[in-house]
Amino acid sequence: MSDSIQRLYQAVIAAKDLDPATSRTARLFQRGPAKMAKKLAEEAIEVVIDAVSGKSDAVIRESADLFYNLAVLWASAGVKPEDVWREMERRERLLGIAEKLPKSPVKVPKPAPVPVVRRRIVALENRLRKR
Ligand SMILES: N=c1c2ncn([C@@H]3O[C@H](COP(=O)(O)OP(=O)(O)OP(=O)(O)O)[C@@H](O)[C@H]3O)c2ncn1[C@@H]1O[C@H](COP(=O)(O)O)[C@@H](O)[C@H]1O
Repeated sequence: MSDSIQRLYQAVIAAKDLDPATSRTARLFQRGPAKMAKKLAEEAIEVVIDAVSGKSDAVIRESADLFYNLAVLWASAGVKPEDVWREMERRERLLGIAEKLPKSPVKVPKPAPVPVVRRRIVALENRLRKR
């Protein structure tokens, strides 16, 4: 998958300076990051709606649009795909380490409650000691 996204990203970089009249990518660069972000958000919502509706084919198509609009926004923000892969690999290593840690914090057994009688004896002993 990363090869496909890498090729898509390179195509976006190659298209960003083309004629906006004929290139969607160039048009998005002309309109700027806010428009790119709006398109990306729209595509994300379209993926969500189609997934909830169980329309797998539509999810596939909209996901391709989502990746395209994400690649455009990356290019605009100066982010390269390898920057994202590096972060994902860092998290994978971290998660790998985390998987070796106990799932829940070590449970320290609560001390048994001091029986009421014992507390009364201690109180009496303290009172006698003060006389
Ligand atoms: N991979 C894509 C790609 N995926 C999706 N899209 C565009 O994104 C649109 C999907 O978003 P929308 O559904 O919102 O589009 P829309 O319904 O036309 O609505 P509007 O955004 O126009 O309002 C598609 O109709 C495509 O026009 C893409 N446009 C271009 N590419 C690639 O980008 C490179 C540069 O192409 P140009 O931008 O055409 O120069 C080429 O390699 C292309 O293959």
